Amino acid sequence: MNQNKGLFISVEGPEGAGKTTVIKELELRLIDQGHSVLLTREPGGIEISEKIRGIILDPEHTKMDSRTEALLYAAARRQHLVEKVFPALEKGTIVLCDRFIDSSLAYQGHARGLGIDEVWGINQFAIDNRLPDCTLFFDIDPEAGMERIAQNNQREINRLDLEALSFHQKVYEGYQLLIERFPDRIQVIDAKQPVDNVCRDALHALTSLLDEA
Ligand SMILES: Nc1ncnc2c1ncn2[C@@H]1O[C@H](COP(=O)(O)OP(=O)(O)OP(=O)(O)O)[C@@H](O)[C@H]1O
Ligand SMILES: Cc1cn([C@H]2C[C@H](O)[C@@H](COP(=O)(O)O)O2)c(=O)[nH]c1=O
Repeated sequence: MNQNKGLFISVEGPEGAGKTTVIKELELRLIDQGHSVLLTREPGGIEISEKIRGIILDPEHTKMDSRTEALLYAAARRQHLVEKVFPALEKGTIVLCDRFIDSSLAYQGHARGLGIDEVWGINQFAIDNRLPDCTLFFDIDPEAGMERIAQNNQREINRLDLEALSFHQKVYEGYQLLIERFPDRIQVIDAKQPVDNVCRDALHALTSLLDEA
């Protein structure tokens, strides 16, 4: 367990892995079990960070430099942590966060080619060493994830969705490097299963941490 009182859980994975769908279900199930839960997302979760999200993901911002992109994600992260995540953890809440630092390491560090260590460096300034207690990686091949998104006509297409499949394959490769690097923190969940099974496996992966909480 980390320095704060609550439990900090991030959910990661390629586009269309089912993170947003499953994390909402996880929230309900944890509340049913009597836990106090905060569901939030990155980039976003609070006003300032949602505004930064709008800038980063605007499909018209095609000129955005990769380092600018990495810094904007880190800035949104910092504000979100300070305003929302840290206070909730201090109260003993379970924080479920849809994406966190591993997205920056996989997308900007590996797929954009900035370097995982370089992106880790700028994020250390943002997170003050506060990594999640557990990260669930929703494992799906990028082709299948992008296919799910293509089938979902309610989803707004953002600037990163418009990247070539080769970019999303690099993102997936980046996540594999992170799984090797952080084996104690990152747990892999088979995200190709039906939603109920993904939820079951996600809850199972959190059992020992929840027992401690
Ligand atoms: N286990 C599943 N099986 C089949 N379809 C799924 C499953 N989970 C989610 N979906 C569908 O796939 C689409 C993408 O799901 P969702 O938005 O939850 O993914 P995501 O990981 O949050 O994506 P992104 O990071 O790109 O926003 C949605 O249409 C959703 O209904
Ligand atoms: C936190 C974070 C996110 N991204 C990317 C990943 C997705 O393409 C978008 C967020 O959209 P979603 O529908 O909420 O998944 O942003 C990134 O590249 N780097 C990050 O740090």
